[in-house]
Amino acid sequence: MSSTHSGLIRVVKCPGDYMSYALADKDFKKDEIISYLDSASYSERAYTSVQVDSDKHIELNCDLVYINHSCEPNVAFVINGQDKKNWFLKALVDIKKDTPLEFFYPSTEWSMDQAFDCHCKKDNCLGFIKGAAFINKENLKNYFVNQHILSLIN
Ligand SMILES: C[S@@+](CC[C@H](N)C(=O)[O-])C[C@H]1O[C@@H](n2cnc3c(N)ncnc32)[C@H](O)[C@@H]1O
Repeated sequence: MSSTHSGLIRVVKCPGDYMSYALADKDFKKDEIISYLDSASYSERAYTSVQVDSDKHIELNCDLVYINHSCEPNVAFVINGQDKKNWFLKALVDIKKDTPLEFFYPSTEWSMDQAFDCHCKKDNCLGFIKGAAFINKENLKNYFVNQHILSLIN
């Protein structure tokens, strides 16, 4: 597949299962919208999908799918309601070109299709990542989390 976000995001393809990742292809400022999720389409839950409501999932159908999880994320998928015009990826901090882009998967995912042992190596790494349903509520308070996940918690 040719690049879908040229000048914004670059994908680094690596050998081995699930080892590829996405980098910033330019500097981004905190709170900057990096991309709207224009190419998204509703789908089944999968390791590639993003949850947009208590029981709805989308495929991104673009290079944004290569954004890995981190327990100290620098970007977030923001899902405001069910109109995809209000779905976007934004920078949570200032990001320098060539920095890996990483979001906190439980910020969109309640119970993931494919859990994994996190390799983010951050001091606050939560270890096994399976979705927000499996994280202590107190831990979740430290993160940006979308409304559909907050509703499922309460
Ligand atoms: C949507 S894919 C992200 C792109 C993926 N790295 C690839 O090469 O296709 C999600 C999968 O990537 C892997 N992954 C993402 N973030 C990870 C992390 N912090 N630690 C370990 N594996 C991770 C997991 O296998 C996860 O199910």
